[in-house]
Amino acid sequence: MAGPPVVIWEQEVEGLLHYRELVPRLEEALGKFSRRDSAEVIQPVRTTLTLQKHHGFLGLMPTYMENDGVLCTKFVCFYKREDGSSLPAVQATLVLLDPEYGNVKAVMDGELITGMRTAAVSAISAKLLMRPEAEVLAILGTGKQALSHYNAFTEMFSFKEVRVWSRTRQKAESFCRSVSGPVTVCVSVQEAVRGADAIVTVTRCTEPVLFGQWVKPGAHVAAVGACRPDWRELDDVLMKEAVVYADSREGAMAESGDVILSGAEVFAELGEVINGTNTAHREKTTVFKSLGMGVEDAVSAQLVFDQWKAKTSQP
Ligand SMILES: NC(=O)C1=CN([C@@H]2O[C@H](COP(=O)(O)OP(=O)(O)OC[C@H]3O[C@@H](n4cnc5c(N)ncnc54)[C@H](O)[C@@H]3O)[C@@H](O)[C@H]2O)C=CC1
Ligand SMILES: O=C([O-])C1=[NH+]CCC1
Repeated sequence: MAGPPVVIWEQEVEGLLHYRELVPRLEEALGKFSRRDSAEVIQPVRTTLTLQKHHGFLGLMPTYMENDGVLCTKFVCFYKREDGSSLPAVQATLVLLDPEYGNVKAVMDGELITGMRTAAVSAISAKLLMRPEAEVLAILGTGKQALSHYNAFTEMFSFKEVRVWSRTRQKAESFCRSVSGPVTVCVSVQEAVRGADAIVTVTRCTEPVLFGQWVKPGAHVAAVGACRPDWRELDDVLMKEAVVYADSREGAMAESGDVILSGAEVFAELGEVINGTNTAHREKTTVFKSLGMGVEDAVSAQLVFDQWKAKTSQP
């Protein structure tokens, strides 16, 4: 009989997960997902239960990668919490199983993994779609995803300026104190995105916060919030003028208010660009609509587990 699962919690995950190892694994996983070969990846669109009384949702995200021997599921609760709440907007747990026997090998805290894998995938979108001469990054929102996106983007690219906007100046200033590099606080979204080459939207808003008329032609937008069919972060003008990419077409058509309500077409998945089966339109304004996928969690959890095993087996 298999022994009990190992439990790997936030602080330990922090010491084991690094963007330099995570990014190549995610690029490979996105490519595999987009090949739609069920011998390689089985990952349905997230099943979501509504927690009406608590203004929240429980997402179930199972993934099986046969050739990699990876079986994983994530439980993620996400909330439309008002600003007064001190609880996180997203709470997640990952369960890694042995596909041969079905026993649970590891249970992991999913908050940091969700933060890092989401930011790493946005950074991959920028690597593929942002203009190489990009100088200015704007981040809208100052929560957990804002922090992981700041870390991933400043590690992977050399921006001359990083700007941040939040609804209150106090939050933006507290964000600046929490990061290890320079950031400019902006008092409006327009000020933050004016002339920006890359824009990351990581808010919990349900109505558009970023409008196409403010976005510099040729800019790249990584849109990470608004993960319900009736939630928006981007307006119709931006969605219709930009070339829209997604992590999963099916996910975007089922869950993205920005895609569904604007009627914009998803031009390609990131994995198709990675596989060379679709085009990266760097010269145009591009939007990467991120919903988050189980395959990203599965390879991240396997990486954490591999690193944990290597560390614990050292004499
Ligand atoms: N695409 C993906 O894979 C993932 C998406 N998410 C989504 O990303 C968003 C951010 O997540 P976290 O950073 O964990 O949340 P958080 O609660 O830590 O940060 C949310 C930020 O949005 C701001 N905000 C809230 N309501 C707003 C409004 N009406 N207008 C403008 N700003 C507003 C808050 O002040 C805060 O800065 C959420 O919508 C979450 O569901 C989270 C995880 C993965
Ligand atoms: O992929 C993910 O973990 C999530 N996407 C939206 C909220 C949480």
